[in-house]
Amino acid sequence: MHDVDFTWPGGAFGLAIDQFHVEQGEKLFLLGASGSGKSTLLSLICGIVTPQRGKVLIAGRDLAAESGASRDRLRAESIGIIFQMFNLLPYASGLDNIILPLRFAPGRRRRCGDARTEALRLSEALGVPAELVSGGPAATLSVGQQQRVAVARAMIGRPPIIVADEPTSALDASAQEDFLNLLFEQVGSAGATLIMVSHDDRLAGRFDRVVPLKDIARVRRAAP
Ligand SMILES: Nc1ncnc2c1ncn2[C@@H]1O[C@H](COP(=O)(O)OP(=O)(O)OP(=O)(O)O)[C@@H](O)[C@H]1O
Repeated sequence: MHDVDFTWPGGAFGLAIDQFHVEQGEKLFLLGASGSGKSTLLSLICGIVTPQRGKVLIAGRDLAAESGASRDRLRAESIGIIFQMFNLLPYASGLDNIILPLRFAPGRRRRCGDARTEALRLSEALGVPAELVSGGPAATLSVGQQQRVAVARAMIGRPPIIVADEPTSALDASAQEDFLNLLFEQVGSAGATLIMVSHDDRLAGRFDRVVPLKDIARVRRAAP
């Protein structure tokens, strides 16, 4: 990110980032209190929103300079996103949720060979058995299982970047540890870059770099 300035419509909250760089393969932990702008920063990194000023480069391509459709394709190919609330399709099976990103990312689809076999391999590796993931609707899975399905969906077809927004907030401490072990195993074996945001600095230990959001971004809030 270079000289980025972004304000949400309405002008109540904005972020300014002079320089921010993540190395390929790096595991980065972004730390910030609730409401400090972590999800906003991730939306900028993923091209879900574009800044009013400055550049956001993913592997050398400026997201803001692309058309909306090509930004969507670039995101689908390059970034697996684990959302704070998982954002699974509740009526689709876990398996169909895992396969879904491949529909928008032909490169990821090619890399994974048979999509269903790869989805089952990933979900087994993440501790969700085949009969559960291919059974009923995703909404009937436990929260921990939904979280693992969300990781498998982000990882399928080995996108080079994984972005995770508070992915452990719904878990207790020991389940958080298990979840991070699985996430790191998968990210490590795919050689992916991991950018995870959280307010919880207890999770930061295993990351290559820990960056408090306030060190890279200036926050602007409109006066009430
Ligand atoms: N879609 C939106 N439209 C307008 N303003 C928004 C939008 N999303 C977030 N904001 C504003 O951005 C501010 C920062 O929110 P953000 O979700 O980025 O923080 P956060 O650090 O991720 O918070 P949390 O840890 O609680 O999820 C909020 O106070 C809100 O005012």
